[in-house]
Amino acid sequence: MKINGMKLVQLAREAAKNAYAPYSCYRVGAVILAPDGKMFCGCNVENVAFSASICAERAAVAQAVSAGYTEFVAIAIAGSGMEMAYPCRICRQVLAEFLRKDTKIFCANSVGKYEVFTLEELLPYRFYTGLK
Ligand SMILES: O=c1ccn([C@H]2C[C@H](O)[C@@H](CO)O2)c(=O)[nH]1
Ligand SMILES: [Zn+2]
Repeated sequence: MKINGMKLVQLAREAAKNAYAPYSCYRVGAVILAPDGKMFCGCNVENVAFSASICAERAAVAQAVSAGYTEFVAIAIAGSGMEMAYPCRICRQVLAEFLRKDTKIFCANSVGKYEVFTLEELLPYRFYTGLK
């Protein structure tokens, strides 16, 4: 399947508009792509108890799994700053549960610039993985 990184990043930037981020003021959007082309989006949802906050990536995964999807070929993450949005350690572990070895991870900034990684590059010493 041909993966359009620019389009995924654009959709992640759109998803970031719905972020609830009054504490960090850092808005993040994520879009995850299933093998059949279906996409699910998420945004960060913060809480005054900061550790109860949910990242955009995990929100997108929860949307997808809730709809019956557990395998993905790409994910795009876009943050509201000029630096790329790299998934936090908890999100890397959650992604390890569902991503394939060759799943592309697009880390983007607010103007659509992005870098592409695999999960093995972001989580080299994973302690548990569902990687196929
Ligand atoms: O890849 C990332 C990085 C950060 N955040 C969120 C978590 C928190 O709400 C805010 C600041 O870290 O950004 C994400 O959603 N995804
Ligand atoms: Zn995270």
